[in-house]
Amino acid sequence: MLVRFTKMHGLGNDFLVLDTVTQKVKVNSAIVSRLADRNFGVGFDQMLIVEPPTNPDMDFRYRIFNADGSEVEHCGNGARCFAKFVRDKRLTAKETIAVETQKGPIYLTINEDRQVIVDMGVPVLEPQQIPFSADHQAATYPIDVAGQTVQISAVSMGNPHGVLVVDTVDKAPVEAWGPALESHPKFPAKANIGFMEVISGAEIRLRVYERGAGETKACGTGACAAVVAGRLRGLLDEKVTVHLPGGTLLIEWAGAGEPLIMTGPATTVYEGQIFI
Ligand SMILES: N[C@H](CCC[C@H](N)C(=O)O)C(=O)O
Repeated sequence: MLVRFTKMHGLGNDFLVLDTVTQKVKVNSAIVSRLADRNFGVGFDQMLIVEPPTNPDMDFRYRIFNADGSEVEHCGNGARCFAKFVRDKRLTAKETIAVETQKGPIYLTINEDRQVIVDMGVPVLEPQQIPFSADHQAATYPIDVAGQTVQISAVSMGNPHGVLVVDTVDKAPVEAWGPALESHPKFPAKANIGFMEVISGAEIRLRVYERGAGETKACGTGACAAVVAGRLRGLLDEKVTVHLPGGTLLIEWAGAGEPLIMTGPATTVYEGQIFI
C-alpha cells in the first residue's frame, strides 16, 4: 500500500508524520522499525500518527512510536510538529488544539511568530508511577552505573526520565552510561536519560539518550524532566532556557502540581510517499 507521509523535526529530533485521518492505514511495531532504518527505510527517531479522537471533546488522537517500534506515552518535540502538521494540512483551524495521548490530554497553540507552545502536563514524581524502584520520593536517588554510584533524579512526563547533573555536556559519558541507565533494573519500563550542565538558574545545556531511539539532537519531554530535576535540586528558576545539540527550548514551570509549558519551533522538511 502506498501512503503519504510528511518528514518533520523539532530541533533535529526527526519524525515521520502519518495522517490516518484522511488515509486508512494501520501500523505495527515491525513496520515502524523497518521504516525507521536510515538505510532501508525513511529514517527517523519517532513516528507520529495523527488519528481522529476517541473522546469527542478532543480534536485528535496522537500516537508515538520510537524507532525501535515501541509505542510510548508522550513526545514533546513531536507535539510541536503535530500542531504544525494539522494546521498546515487544514485538518483544524483552531488556535489551541486539544490532543489525546497515552499519557492524557495535551494542549497545543501556535503563536504569532510560528513558535509552538505546548502544555506538557504536570510532572509525576511518585516512584511507583514513574516507574522507578525506590521506597520513598526524593530529589535524587543513588544508582550504580559503570562501577560507580551516582545521584539520579527520576521524573515522569508521561514517559519515564532519569536526569544526571554533569560538569559539562561535551564530556558527559552519554554513549557509555546512556544505554546502561536506559535499561537499568531500577527503571522497569526503561527510561530516557538526560545529562544536564547547569550554566545558571535560568540556563542549562542538555544531552538526552532516548529510550528506544538512542541519543537524539533534542528531547522535549527530556528538557521538561531536566527542569523539574534541577528545581528539585534547588538549582533552577521557574523559566529556563534549555540548550540542546539541535537548538534551544524555553521551559517554564511554576512548581509542584503545575504543568510545564514548553515553547519551541517545528519544521517541515519534505513530503513523501512510501510502501507500507
Ligand atoms: N524516546 C521517548 C519518546 C520520544 C520523546 C522525545 N523525542 C521528546 O521530544 O519528548 C520515550 O521512549 O519515552
